Amino acid sequence: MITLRGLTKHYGRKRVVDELTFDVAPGRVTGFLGPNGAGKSTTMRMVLGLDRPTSGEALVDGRRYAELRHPLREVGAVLDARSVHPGRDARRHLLAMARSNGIPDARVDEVLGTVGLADVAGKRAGAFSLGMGQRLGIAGALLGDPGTLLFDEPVNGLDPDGVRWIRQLMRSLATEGRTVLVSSHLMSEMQLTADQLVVIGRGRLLADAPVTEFVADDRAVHVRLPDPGERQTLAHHLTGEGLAVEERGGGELVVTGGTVEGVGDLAHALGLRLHGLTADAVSLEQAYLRLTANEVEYAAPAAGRRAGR
Ligand SMILES: Nc1ncnc2c1ncn2[C@@H]1O[C@H](COP(=O)(O)OP(=O)(O)OP(=O)(O)O)[C@@H](O)[C@H]1O
Repeated sequence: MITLRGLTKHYGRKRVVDELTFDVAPGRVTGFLGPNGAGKSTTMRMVLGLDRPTSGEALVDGRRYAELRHPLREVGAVLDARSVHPGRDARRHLLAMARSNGIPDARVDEVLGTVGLADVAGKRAGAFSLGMGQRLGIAGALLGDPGTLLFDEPVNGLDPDGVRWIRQLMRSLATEGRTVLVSSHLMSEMQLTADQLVVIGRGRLLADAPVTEFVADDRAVHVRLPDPGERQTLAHHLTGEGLAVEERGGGELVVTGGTVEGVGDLAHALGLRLHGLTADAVSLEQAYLRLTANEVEYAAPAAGRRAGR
């Protein structure tokens, strides 16, 4: 379990992480999403004790990273797959990590097998492809059999096989009951991997919800009523319930903030005649773009987004 409470980081006068409070629960994959520069890596670095919070705290199983007795056995992370010494072979790299953390040597061959590098364990890491380097980074993260794992943009630059392998690995780590936090700036990727989504923009929390709810909340409902008077009645009641209603041509109302079931039940209760009731197929990508539209640090001018806030 990862717990963030009011986590804040300033670099000079810039507030890069801003009062983040959320939990990352075990047994599921939590996607950590945000545009480039949103503060995802900085947040992960603070969880791992690599950066010191300006205020607030980041805890793993209730303790700060610095207080963990055997950090590698409690938290594993892949922040930058290229951080391996290029002259060392994969096995020696992992053996050095294991020995300095009181992990038995035998575990090295186990994790090399898990990540599919057993056959190239004697090769210099510097000669590894990006995908092999990523696997080696993951082997290091798994070495101490930790209950909590953090991956920063793990599929960047990988081929489709590598991407699929990483997805399956994350899912199986979560199924084993571990806490898995994975960052990405791509919703399309998280859609296929994550159960829960935490979205940040400019260091602030924008959403923390199960993937399913994330879409449901953002879907517009289209309802068509042939009778103008009945249309007004329904619009009046929906607005009264706090939903946004927009009138379109063809006798259609577009309702946001509600569900097909809710709008249908209300119309039924009011005895109104409907000619159509559908929900928009808003993709998670659209929901995400809408949520972060004002939070992009380096937006293209053509996108028409606000430059500052
Ligand atoms: N050591 C540092 N000194 C000053 N500014 C920094 C430092 N590290 C990060 N930043 C700034 O903090 C902001 C957040 O960076 P961070 O790398 O955490 O974002 P991110 O969400 O991980 O982005 P990306 O998806 O591009 O990796 C950026 O504006 C970045 O330039």
